[in-house]
Formats: sequence, structure tokens, C-alpha cells
Amino acid sequence: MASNSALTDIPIVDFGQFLHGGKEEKELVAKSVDNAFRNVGFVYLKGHGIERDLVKRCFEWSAKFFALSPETRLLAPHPPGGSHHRGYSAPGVEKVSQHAYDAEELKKLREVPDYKESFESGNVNDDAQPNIWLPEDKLHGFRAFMEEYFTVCANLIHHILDALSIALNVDDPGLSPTHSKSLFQLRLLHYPAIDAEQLRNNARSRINAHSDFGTLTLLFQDHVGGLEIEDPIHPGTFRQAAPIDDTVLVNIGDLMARWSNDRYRSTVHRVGLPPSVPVTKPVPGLGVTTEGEREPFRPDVVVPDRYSIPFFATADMDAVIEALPGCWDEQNPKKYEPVTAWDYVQMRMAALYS
Ligand SMILES: O=C(O)CCC(=O)C(=O)O
Ligand SMILES: [Fe+2]
Repeated sequence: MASNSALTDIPIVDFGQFLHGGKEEKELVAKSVDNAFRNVGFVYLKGHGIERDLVKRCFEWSAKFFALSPETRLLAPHPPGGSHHRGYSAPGVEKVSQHAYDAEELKKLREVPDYKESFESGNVNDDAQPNIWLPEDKLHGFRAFMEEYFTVCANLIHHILDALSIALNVDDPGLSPTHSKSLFQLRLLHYPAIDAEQLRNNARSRINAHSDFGTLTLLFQDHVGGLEIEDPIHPGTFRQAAPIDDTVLVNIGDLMARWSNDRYRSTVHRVGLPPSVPVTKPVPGLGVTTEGEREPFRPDVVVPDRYSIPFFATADMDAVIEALPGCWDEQNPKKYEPVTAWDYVQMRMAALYS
């Protein structure tokens, strides 16, 4: 079920065995996912139940959105500040930070802006952060599709929470009710084509090293590559997290690491220069494949556009985040004070845009 050739490789787990299996299969999958989150913080799930065609269509919509003129994209502007995280952010606006809350530190971090643009949407019932859409006639069908895709991804999150509940001995009904409002975030990311040289010399980054700050993240990536995760055994060294057909990459965020009393790793990751480039120019929207030849980068080469689709989950804002059962005992006591999800998220979001 889990294939790991080395401890720090990201395992591939067949989640179909959880979705469709009996008690025993579910327990086995739960154990594999638990192991992956303990050792690496990331897991590739295959058999996750999200149709390949739906993922492909999401990439197509994303490509269509980012192909609109800048003026049109800005008809759905991300509001200034970090508390209302919806709508379109132009390249260079957001710089992710790794636990840097200090204003000076954040200013310095922004000197190498992430060369990316994004569109964020969330739950239609999220009154605190209403969605910000383009006028319908600018991209007819975009909103309806994103609302559907949100629901499908949210369902998968709840199934993964069910698996974690088994692994961590959380009594029925498990962790899913702590995410009952599904106040999640669907993000379309576009990294424009860039000279390899710029990424190599760190003149620009695609996305700077960071950890996610919610509970769980789903990540769909196209076939350009360049996603890297920090090796938990050798901090400071990064390993490729290559795209794998028909899988979704799932990772632990900081809130879940804390909730699990650090049983689970919230692994630092970034997007940089891929080790090789597809020989044929990637077609936006056909991004969920690793098929086809690749060649090593030449120094003068342009790294193609990259599209990715993260889906960030977090707990209900009033959920109290305190060491879960199965994550502490007398030998391994609780490390953190209880905190509400709301207080935690506000602290992190403020750092993004302040
Ligand atoms: O583009 C990617 O593959 C990574 C995106 C990411 O890590 C994020 O948005 O938090
Ligand atoms: Fe991330």
C-alpha cells in the first residue's frame, strides 16, 4: 500500500481502500497516512475519488482566468490586508513567510518577491470572508465550476480527517465535526514563465520556503515540476516532490502539527527551478501528467509557466486546538497551551500582508 524506498521519500497511499474498504482496510490506510504524516508530513494519495477530468477542467479554468487581461483580472481584486483572503492577487503582492511576524523581517523578505499570481475562493457560506468573483460575463461558468470544485475537495478533506481520527483514536464522530463549517480556501496559482537563471540565482522565487498554517492542504500540480520539500532528516536540504499522475499531494499544516502535539510534521516546502523541463511545451489544463520526455535545463532556458491548485483546510474558528488523544501521554506530555483556531489563523494571516 505504501511505497517508500527511503524514510524521507513521500509515500504513495491508495486512498480508494479507505473510501471503499471495510474496517480492516480503513485501519491499514489510516496507519499508512499516519506514518507518512509522522515521517515526512506529506503523502501522495491515489484513488482519492476526485475525477481526473474534473481536475483537468479546474486547470483549464485556471489557465483561462490567468489569460484574461490584467484589467479584467483586477475586477475581482484581493482586498488589501490579510483578513479577507479572497479574489485576485497580482504578481509580487504576497510573500509567504516562515514564522516571521516582525515588521522589519517581513519587509526584508519582500525584497525577493514571489513571482506568482493567485485567485482565492472559499466556502459560499463563509460570511466572514465572502467570495470575490469577476462579473459573470467576463468568464462565464468560472464561478459555478469553482463552487463545485470546492465542495468536492472539502469532501475529500473530511474523509482524510476520518482516517486521522482512526489513527489517533479520536472517539466517534471523530475530527470531521471540528471542521463542520468547512471554512476552507481554494487557490488557483499561476507562476509566469521565468528565466532559469533568475530562479537559480535567487533573484526571484516562485514561492519562498514556508509551511502551510491550517490543518491539511491538498495540492494539485501540473507537470512542470519544481515543488520541493525540506528533508526532515537533513534540514536545509530540499527534495523534489514531483508530480505523479492521478494523485493528490496532501500535507500537514502548522495548526495540525500543534494539534497533534508534533506527532505530525508541518514540512517546509517551496517552488523553485525544476530539475528538468518537459521537451514539449506544457499545455495549460493538461497539467496532471508526468508523461513525455524531459531534458535537463540549459542555462539560457526559460522555465515554463507553472499552474498549481492548493486547497487549504482549517478547523472551525471556535475549535479549541489542544493535544489530540493518541498524541500525548505521561512520557510525552502536552507541549502547547490550548488556542482557538481563530486566534491562530489571525496571527498568521496578518504576517502575510502587513
Ligand atoms: O505551487 C505549489 O506547488 C505550492 C503552493 C504552496 O505551497 C502554497 O500555496 O502554499
Ligand atoms: Fe504551501
